[in-house]
Amino acid sequence: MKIALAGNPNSGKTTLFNEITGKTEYVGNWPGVTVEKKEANLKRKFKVGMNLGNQKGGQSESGKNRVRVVDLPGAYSISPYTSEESITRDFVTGESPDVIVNIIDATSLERSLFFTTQLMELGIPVVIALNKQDILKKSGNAIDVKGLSKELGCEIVETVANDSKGLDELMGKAIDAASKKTQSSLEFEGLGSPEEDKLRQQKIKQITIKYLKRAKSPSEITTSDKIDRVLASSLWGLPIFGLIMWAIYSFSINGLGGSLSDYLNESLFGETIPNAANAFLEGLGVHPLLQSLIVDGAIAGVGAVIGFLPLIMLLFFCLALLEDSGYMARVAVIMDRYFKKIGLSGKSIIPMVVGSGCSIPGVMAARTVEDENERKITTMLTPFVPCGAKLPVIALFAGVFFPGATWVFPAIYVMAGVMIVLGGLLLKKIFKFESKSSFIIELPSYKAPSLKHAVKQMMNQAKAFIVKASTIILVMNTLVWFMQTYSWNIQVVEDPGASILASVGGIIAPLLIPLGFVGWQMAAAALTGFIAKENVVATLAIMLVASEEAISAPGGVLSEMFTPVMAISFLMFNLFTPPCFAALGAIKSEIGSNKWFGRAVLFQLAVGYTVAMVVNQLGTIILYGELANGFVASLVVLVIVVGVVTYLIKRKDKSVGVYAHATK
Ligand SMILES: Nc1nc2c(ncn2[C@@H]2O[C@H](COP(=O)(O)OP(=O)(O)OP(=O)(O)O)[C@@H](O)[C@H]2O)c(=O)[nH]1
Ligand SMILES: [Mg+2]
Repeated sequence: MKIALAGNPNSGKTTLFNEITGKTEYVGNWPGVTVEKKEANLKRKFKVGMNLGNQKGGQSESGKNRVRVVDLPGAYSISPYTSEESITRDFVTGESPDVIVNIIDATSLERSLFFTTQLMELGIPVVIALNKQDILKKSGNAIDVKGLSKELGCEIVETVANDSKGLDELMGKAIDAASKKTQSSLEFEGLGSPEEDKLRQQKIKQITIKYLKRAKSPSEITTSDKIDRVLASSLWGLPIFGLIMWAIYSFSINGLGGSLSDYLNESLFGETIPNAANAFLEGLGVHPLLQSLIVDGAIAGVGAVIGFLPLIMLLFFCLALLEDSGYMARVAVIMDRYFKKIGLSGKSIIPMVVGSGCSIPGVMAARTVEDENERKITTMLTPFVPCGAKLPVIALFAGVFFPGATWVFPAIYVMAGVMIVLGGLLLKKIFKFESKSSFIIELPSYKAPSLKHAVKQMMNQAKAFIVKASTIILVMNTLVWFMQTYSWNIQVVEDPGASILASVGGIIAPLLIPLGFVGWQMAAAALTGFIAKENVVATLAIMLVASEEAISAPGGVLSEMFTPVMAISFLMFNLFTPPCFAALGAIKSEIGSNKWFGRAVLFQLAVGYTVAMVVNQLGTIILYGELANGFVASLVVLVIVVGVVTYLIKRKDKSVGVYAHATK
């Protein structure tokens, strides 16, 4: 049996889905969180209403008794407007679920019923979950559930999804309804006519007036509105957003999170664990090479990454609180005025904030941007936001070169913001995109953020981080250690310069000369970063581990390799060149065509490379009064870049635009 969860965005579908299946899919307090359908089995305890037949003990999860629940992206109407809405339409019309559970936000009944009445016309049994009862009660409004249920001709259950209230009854009724196989629908004149939507709205309005008892008139100003007059105002909106982000980052990165990470990096992973492991392995009498693999490869590499876990956990805890309060949707409104100018939509800020966790969901969240051009630009620019995996890289360099400085992280985010603005303008000019009108986003009312929710999100992130560190990063570390320890004819090398790693790094090293990076080490670190950004830290740690000192120590070994200006330039390179392979995969599947994927990668490569180059060359001249390595080469590259960009902007041919592409 298949149960589909459908309803307007932000009505609580995923919250309900998680409660009834035990999954931990992403929930957020803004419309458009879920952009793909998700499937899972219904928990056993909700199947009491089911005829379990002669099944003994009910162990079998297969066949007739298996109940699959499908969580769908939110939709306002059966005629899709955005790509994730069409996923919902295609599923309910094409894959004929046995029953549709329509989740309605009880505080916006009238708007929700539009989609409800359309769902009922599909002929598939519909059961309504009248969700967010807690908020409805607080508002003093009330809905006559019995009357409404009779009028619509389907069962309605009152629920509070995040408290698991009403869900037993809901699932019981849904399973019952599934066996009926039919659904009556609302009769009104003009169905199928061009006037249909308007007539449907009128009919729904009448129904709402009849069954919704309002405590106060709808025109009254709510507390949320009052708060928005300040938080979402054109004057205060942006500075307040900046202040909030600054507070979150300084608490989680420079404050508590930073101190915990410092402790882990310097004491635990820098001394205690490697020393203990060395003593232990020596005691066992293992081969020194194996000992080196474990201590200098696995522990040094993974430890260097895991050390940043507290910082990342605290950051996600704070961001989850902020999101849950309902503020995110406001940020979209605030940013719209500015983003429109650079070819983006206000909604583009959501992919970017999601992208501060990981670029993959960030890039996927770009689906909610309606306009195709704005969506493409959003997809290309979202990876400029430093993701969780880039944080260890930033934190490492900040700690070594600017110990105690609190400006590094804010500066990096400001820089990312500048890159997004300039990048947007450039893309708009190159592809001759035109500005679009403002967008519409629904603002959920503010609420006190839930600690339970934030802890859950934080633990999910922590789990993902640890899993990544102990799988892909561990494998890469072993590989890097191996490549640095051995030469091509599998001989242990004394001098790392003769290793496999050195010769592989040496192949790309010339490409980095204009940037002023000399030597194979930096090339090797940057290269492993394309697999996963944490690898940059891990690879540096492995390469420099011989020096008996924690890599993250201020003024430590890293400062023999980099000047502070070079360090910033190297950071820029890692932040703004294409993200890791997994994120590139997401961009490829979201951006629509190979041609656009190629453009995205080229664009990011060119941006990251040029910025890193300019920062190092110019910075070295200004701050140290001397020329950096590769100065002449950098001038040549700069001339080429400027030439190509000027050509692309000046060129008359408009056929590269998406419109030509879309009209095929
Ligand atoms: N107060 C209250 N909040 C709820 C309830 N159900 C869900 N929420 C909150 O509503 C917000 C949206 O929840 P989601 O489950 O992400 O909504 P969704 O319908 O999946 O949204 P989209 O994926 O964007 O379509 C979250 O902040 C939830 O915590 C409820 O019954 N009461
Ligand atoms: Mg959802």
